[in-house]
Amino acid sequence: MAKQGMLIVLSGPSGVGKGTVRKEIFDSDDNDFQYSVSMTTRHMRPGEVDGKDYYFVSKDEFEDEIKSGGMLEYAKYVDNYYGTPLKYIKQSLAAGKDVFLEIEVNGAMQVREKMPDGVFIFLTPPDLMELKHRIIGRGTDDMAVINKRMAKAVGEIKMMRNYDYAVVNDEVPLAAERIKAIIRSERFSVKRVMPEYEEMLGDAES
Ligand SMILES: Nc1ncnc2c1ncn2[C@@H]1O[C@H](COP(=O)(O)OP(=O)(O)OP(=O)(O)O)[C@@H](O)[C@H]1O
Ligand SMILES: Nc1nc2c(ncn2[C@@H]2O[C@H](COP(=O)(O)O)[C@@H](O)[C@H]2O)c(=O)[nH]1
Repeated sequence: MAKQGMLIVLSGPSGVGKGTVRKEIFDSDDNDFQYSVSMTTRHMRPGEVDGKDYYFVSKDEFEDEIKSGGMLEYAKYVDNYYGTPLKYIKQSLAAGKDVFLEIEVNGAMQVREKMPDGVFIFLTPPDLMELKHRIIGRGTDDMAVINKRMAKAVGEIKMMRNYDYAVVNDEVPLAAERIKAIIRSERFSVKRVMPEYEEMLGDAES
């Protein structure tokens, strides 16, 4: 039986730098993860590409996917749906590939219920002022949306306790290295290595 891939879930409040740190990880030479492209009903931002940054769909299309059981998880976040298509995850893990999800906290907790063997990493800002500076500095959202995102941030950061690891995104290269170190060590955790040995030793038991 092929070895299952590992599911890596990165969460954190909006604007903390998940996308930036993920890009740093994926741009590095030793990257061998598959990125799970999410589906969303939010409008496309300048520079975003359909099928690369997100699958941009209508509300009806998203709700049809939910009804047909096509989503691993989904959440409503600041007036829009966001979710992880299940098919790609299943195929990649079954092929032994490690899959990287970048999602908000409610969706991450749904994944944790369904796939407890995943690695759950929470990216934190150095402080709340810095978080606000980053969302404003990104220049993608108007003040009303920024305020809604900031209002959710405190509750989201409290959810950190439900994760396996917390990584501070003070500097992008450092945060990326910390996450890569976590993933490297997770590959050697007994709970991942043991099943191979159980399979191998199963027949040899006397
Ligand atoms: N360590 C850092 N120091 C300073 N600025 C940063 C850092 N990490 C990211 N940023 C900046 O913060 C802004 C938000 O980053 P990014 O879009 O990656 O956040 P995000 O967590 O993916 O947000 P969202 O969840 O809303 O998609 C960007 O302008 C990015 O360049
Ligand atoms: N539960 C899910 N959350 C997701 C998914 N894809 C992205 N997100 C999160 O939504 C917010 C807002 O994203 P933005 O692109 O509009 O800034 C952010 O926290 C993302 O991480 C998903 O598939 N499921």
